Amino acid sequence: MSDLPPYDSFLLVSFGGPEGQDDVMPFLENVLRGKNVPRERMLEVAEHYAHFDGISPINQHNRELLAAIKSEFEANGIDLPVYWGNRNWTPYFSETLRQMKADGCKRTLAFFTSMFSCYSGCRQYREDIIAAREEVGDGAPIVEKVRMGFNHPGFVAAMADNIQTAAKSIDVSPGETKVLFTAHSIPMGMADNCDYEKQLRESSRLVAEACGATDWDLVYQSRSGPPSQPWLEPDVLDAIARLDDEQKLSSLIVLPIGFVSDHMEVLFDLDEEAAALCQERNIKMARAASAGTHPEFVSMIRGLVSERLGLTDEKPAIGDLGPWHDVCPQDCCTYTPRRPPSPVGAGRPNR
Ligand SMILES: C=CC1=C(C)c2cc3[nH]c(cc4nc(cc5[nH]c(cc1n2)c(C)c5CCC(=O)O)C(CCC(=O)O)=C4C)c(C)c3C=C
Ligand SMILES: [Fe+2]
Ligand SMILES: [Fe+2]
Repeated sequence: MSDLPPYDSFLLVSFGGPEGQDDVMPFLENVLRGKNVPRERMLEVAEHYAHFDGISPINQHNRELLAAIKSEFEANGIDLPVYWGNRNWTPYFSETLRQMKADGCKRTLAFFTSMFSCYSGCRQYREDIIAAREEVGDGAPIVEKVRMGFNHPGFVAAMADNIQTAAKSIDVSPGETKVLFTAHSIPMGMADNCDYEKQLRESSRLVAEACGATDWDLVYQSRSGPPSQPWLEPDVLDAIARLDDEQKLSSLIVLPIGFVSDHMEVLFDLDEEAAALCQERNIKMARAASAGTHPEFVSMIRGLVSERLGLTDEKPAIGDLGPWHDVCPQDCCTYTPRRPPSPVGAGRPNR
């Protein structure tokens, strides 16, 4: 018998985004604190946000997702109040945990809006939550994350459905067009210590299989490191140009499988930059929607919560990797930045 209190609440754990021009720089400073990202890149991203009056849609998406989860819980007899907290913008985790404590919550199940494991999407959130619990002090609720859903049949079905819809919009079938799955690029020092690439490749393969796409690749977007630091490649724009040079693309579907909502990185990197490149090269492009509030995705979240509540013995997962762990191992998703090579002759020789 465990001494822990029963689960009494649900927490949506996310990234946060600016809600106006004045929020943009403080938001980016939050995002980039402790990260090796050149100031020019920060200013470049600030400019992307300016295209949309400094308003990232991510907060509104999370409000909508939270409302959909609440309805899904109610429709399925799950009686848990739902909360939402962010890493980089209000409501910050500490604000939400303080509210939860005031409401009497003792132990909560958390869904992170990251479908793939890496430092940013797993360990960093867990560290943020530990820090927020310390800030709130005694009586702050215990937070436990549900397992990663990258190979859950609900996520795969939602993604496959969104590819079908995109394909229809350009009058092709998924089997007769190139499909690119995109995810946030990460530094190799981060990729080395997690299963990000492995999960992304498996999820993309499963989605492709489910919608009948046969010609697909996994590519990356939104790289933010200095040129000296290796990040996951290829970049989506380089991949489009190369594929078109090599095999003359007539059509293309791009699915941001690595993101759960169509936030700024999707709107700018894909709907502006990739779309402009495709137009220049006469490629008929459709951008498939991310998971958003797709009913299969929302039902997956309810399923992951039900498992932890002990309402079912089943842990649905398709493909080769099986259900991901419920509790992260000690060394899960650590990040050791790779040092750039030092200039020849600089410093003391190693002895
Ligand atoms: C070292 C790695 C990363 C840097 C630097 C980085 C900069 C950066 N990111 C955003 C905006 C977003 N990033 C999001 C997700 C995300 N970011 C990274 C890594 C770095 N980002 C990863 C691995 C991920 C995926 C996992 C995750 O946390 O979701 C998102 C989406 C968040 C969501 O909940 O959907 C946004 C938005 C900016 C503006 C930025 C600065 C240059
Ligand atoms: Fe990011
Ligand atoms: Fe992890």
